[in-house]
Amino acid sequence: SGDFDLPVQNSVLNRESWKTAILAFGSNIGDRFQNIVDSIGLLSRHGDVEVLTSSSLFESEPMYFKDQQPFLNGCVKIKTTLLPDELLKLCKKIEYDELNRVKHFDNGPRTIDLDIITYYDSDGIDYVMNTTELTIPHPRILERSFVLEPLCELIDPTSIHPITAEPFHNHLRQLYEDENPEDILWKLVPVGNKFLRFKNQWEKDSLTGLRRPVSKSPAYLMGVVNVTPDSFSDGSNNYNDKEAVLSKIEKMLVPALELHELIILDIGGCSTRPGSLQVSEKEELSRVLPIIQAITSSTTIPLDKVVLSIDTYRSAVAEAAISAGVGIINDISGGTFEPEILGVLSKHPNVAYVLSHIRGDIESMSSKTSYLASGSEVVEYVLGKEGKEIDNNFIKTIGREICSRYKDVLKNKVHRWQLILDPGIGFAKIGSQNLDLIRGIPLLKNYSCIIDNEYLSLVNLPVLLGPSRKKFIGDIAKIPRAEDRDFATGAIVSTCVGNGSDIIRVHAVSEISKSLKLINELYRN
Ligand SMILES: Nc1nc2ncc(COP(=O)(O)O)nc2c(=O)[nH]1
Ligand SMILES: Nc1nc2ncc(COP(=O)(O)O)nc2c(=O)[nH]1
Repeated sequence: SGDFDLPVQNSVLNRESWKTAILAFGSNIGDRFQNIVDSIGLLSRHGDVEVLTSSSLFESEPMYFKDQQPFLNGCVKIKTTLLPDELLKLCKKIEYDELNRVKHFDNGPRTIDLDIITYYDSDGIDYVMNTTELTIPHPRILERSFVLEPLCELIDPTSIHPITAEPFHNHLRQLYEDENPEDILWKLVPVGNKFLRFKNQWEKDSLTGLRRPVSKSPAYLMGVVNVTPDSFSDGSNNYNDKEAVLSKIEKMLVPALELHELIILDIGGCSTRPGSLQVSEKEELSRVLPIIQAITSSTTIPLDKVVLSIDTYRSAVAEAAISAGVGIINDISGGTFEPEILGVLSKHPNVAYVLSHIRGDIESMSSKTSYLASGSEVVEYVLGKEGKEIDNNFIKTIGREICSRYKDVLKNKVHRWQLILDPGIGFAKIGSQNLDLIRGIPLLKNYSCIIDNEYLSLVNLPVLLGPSRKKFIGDIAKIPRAEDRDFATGAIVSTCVGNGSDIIRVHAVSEISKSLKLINELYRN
């Protein structure tokens, strides 16, 4: 049990009211991801529990007993009528009866571990207890980055530990100040039967000495495979000739895979450049499905090093693409053109979703580019501090608008661990606003806010940027033809990655794979 007595006066918990709790999960045996999905599923199917939101997934080396497999950890926030000891019983039932955990010794391997981290009464006040069976808050939170990091994705920076009276966000920062390599976490995003892996590390800024998390894992390349006659840059006329597209893909992949472990291919059957004609769903399906099937049945493409993405905002296309083996749904509409697409993602917790910022639709987005309103009614944070001091209204407005989409995504039971963030270069941004966007990535990556009493954090969400061959490049560098903008795109990619972008979407994959290799060496190790 913990090493503290009870300084706070608990309120009396009544059985009927809905309380809140945050549970930590961990698994390092078998299909760790599936064990976690199953345990959250069992919680959400229990009549006295409602799962509110889950955190990102973090992989880390075993902390106490070293000789075992790495763990996959995270946290989940629930509402429950259960009292603490009943909730503990439910966790044990899920661990031992449902998911066949066998405990050989303390800190040993387990299919699933569900710990109660914090518990709040129906007024949101901390409930504290310390008995031989149960200690709340969990006594070992403050030494565990694999608990504190996911926990701080779910609670706002003012939430304090009821015993230390210090904000959990400060405890996390202090833990990283020890610069203990054991505390380093890899963040995993499931993409079908694979995972993308991202690593942040808290670093001192060389000038200010201030510490902040920076992306330290190599950025991924996402190659554009536009199967459309009118895509503004590479609308090849034989777009629906499978053999031609496959050979183009192989030519694209071979040099890139000599430099990068894994390449994402983003298949698009309906161009989304400003003002483009939106083809019918039937036409879009007839373009993309044959290509996806040709790739997944190819014997020459190294499929173990390829992740397929579908560039669509249509739910039926997303569903069909997932069935055909796609691991990422790349929806430029942020789930606004066809909100049903979010339901498709909630049915497939192992498929990633690119949550993009846009305003209006393909026709109207270029006229919705005023970002002056200050969201004074929203409490905003940057790196755990009140965002008022940060005067970058443009990025904070984009952050707020993405967070309100994120709120909708959570309401549709999509997991946070599925999300990749894309602030939408060229979507409701014109001219130099796209430069402001690229400059503002460090701020966006550390942005969080409270909307309608819900804390929504963009921290730890990987950022995808799509600058390739876009109009702002052509206008500034006077390159009228899109297909002539690859060299200039390579330069912009460097700044994107330097500012924290984790995935870069480009057309000229084999050329830019070379510059990205250099850029990753420069910024990411
Ligand atoms: N990386 C990592 N290491 C670990 N070591 C021990 C325990 C044992 O935890 P317990 O005290 O809650 O049983 N859990 C983990 C874990 O979840 N992740
Ligand atoms: N996630 C994401 N997807 C995208 N899809 C298409 C385009 C338009 O470019 P294209 O017509 O050359 O593909 N840009 C993006 C983008 O910036 N981000």
